[in-house]
This record gives sequence, C-alpha cells and structure tokens, in this order.
Amino acid sequence: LWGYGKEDGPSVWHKNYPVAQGDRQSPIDIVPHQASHDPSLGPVVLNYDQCTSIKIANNGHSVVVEFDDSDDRSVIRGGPLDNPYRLKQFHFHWGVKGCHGSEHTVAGNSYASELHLVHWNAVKYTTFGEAATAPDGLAVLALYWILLIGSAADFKGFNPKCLLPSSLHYWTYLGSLTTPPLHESVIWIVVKDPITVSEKQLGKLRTLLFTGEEEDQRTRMENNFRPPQLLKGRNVRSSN
Ligand SMILES: COc1cc(C[n+]2ccc3cc(OS(N)(=O)=O)ccc3c2)cc(OC)c1OC
Ligand SMILES: [Zn+2]
Repeated sequence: LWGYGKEDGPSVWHKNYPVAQGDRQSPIDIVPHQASHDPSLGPVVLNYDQCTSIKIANNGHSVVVEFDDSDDRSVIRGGPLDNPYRLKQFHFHWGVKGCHGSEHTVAGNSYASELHLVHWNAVKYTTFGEAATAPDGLAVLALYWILLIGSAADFKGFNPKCLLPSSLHYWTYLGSLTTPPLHESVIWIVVKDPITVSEKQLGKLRTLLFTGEEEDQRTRMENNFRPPQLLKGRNVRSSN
C-alpha cells in the first residue's frame, strides 16, 4: 500500500492518508536556537528494567522489536508527559548512504539513523490502537545514532536503556507517526546527544534484529525515512 519508493513514497502518502498534510506532522527539522527553553521540563525517566521483548518483526519497512505491554513494567515518565507511557516497540530508520537516514534533522543536518522507542498512554486508553488515534496517546523517544568504529559499552541482553546517554537533554513537540497511518497522536521527545554504536554492537544488533528470518532485501536496501515536515506554527521546547 505504501513504501519509500518513487511511486509509493512520502510525496504520495497524502493520497491515501490525507492527514499527511495536517498541522502536526512528523518528523521536523529542529533548529536549536529557535527552540524555547522550558525550565519546567523535568528529566525523562525510563523504567525498562523488567522489559521483556516478545518478538522481532520485519514488516518490510523496518525491523521492529515488540515488547510485552500487558502491565507497567517498562514505562517512560516525566519530561513533558502527564503520566507514565508503556513501551510497546522500538524500531529504526536508516539510509543506504552513511550520512542520511535519520528522520528528525538538526539545523538541516541528518544522522545515519534514528531509533524510535514507541510508548502508549495506558492510563487513559485501553489499547495501543486506541491510543494511536488520540492527541496524547503516544510518546516516542527518538535517538540519533552514529556508527563509530571503536569502543562502546556492551549491550548486555539488549535492554534498550543501555542505548541511552546518561543525562537526557531533549527537545519536545507535538507531532505524528512518521509512517502511515500518520496519526497526529505523538508527543515527541528527541534526545539531543547522538548515541554511538560500534561495528561489533551493530553486528550484535543485526543478529538480534535479523535472527530467524532472512534479512529482507527491501528492508536492507531502502531508505526508510520520511523527510522533515512543515512546523505550521508549532513550538519546540528544549529541556535544560
Ligand atoms: C498493535 O496495533 C497496531 C499496530 C500498528 C503498527 N504500527 C504502524 C505504524 C507505526 C508508526 C510509528 O511511527 S513512528 N515511526 O513515528 O514511530 C510507530 C508505531 C507504528 C506501529 C498500528 C496500529 O494502529 C495505527 C495498531 O493499532 C491497530
Ligand atoms: Zn519510527
């Protein structure tokens, strides 16, 4: 139905998903000095200690690691969020060429890839699907990551928390899913500092992500990132 090619890519998604031209679409280009510093923005807190990944899916557009979201074991809280949001899945966006692949750009610069940790508001909604259509239904933590050949901390059973820099300085704004159905239901939290991953870790991640199923030609080959969308008057806030 949709993809990232010429015929089915981001420039024609509005034909089947008119919200693609809505007022709070993602990703965006973040211009740091135009973001308004909001001292009331507290730290983002991740409780992923008991996180249990249940399956790895390759939907032809990305590789998704799903988590058990049947209770509040793995949640994100604080920052711009009014209550804890449950971790549902994480996935990546990347480019075939080294320097392109992230979805959010910073003053026009893009990174090699971007990790999205997708959470949903289980306090107000009963299912992910219901939350995915509500204006405060989802919270996605976005992390740029760059491939540094060299040392890096170990993954240790792959708790996504180990991917995160220690102090999370971030930008936050109201946006949408970056792939169809493009619902305008996401509170975005974009971490400022890129995380570095070594070849060895990438290999480990690749094994984890592509275990048990032939690495999909489409997934490996395509640029699965949507270009930045119009801000349309939205305010981007920055934590300290
Ligand atoms: C589990 O049920 C759903 C899974 C999915 C799968 N899905 C599709 C697209 C997604 C796009 C996303 O956007 S992103 N890239 O901004 O993180 C995040 C999670 C997604 C998850 C979508 C749904 O409704 C929109 C679902 O509810 C019916
Ligand atoms: Zn994504």
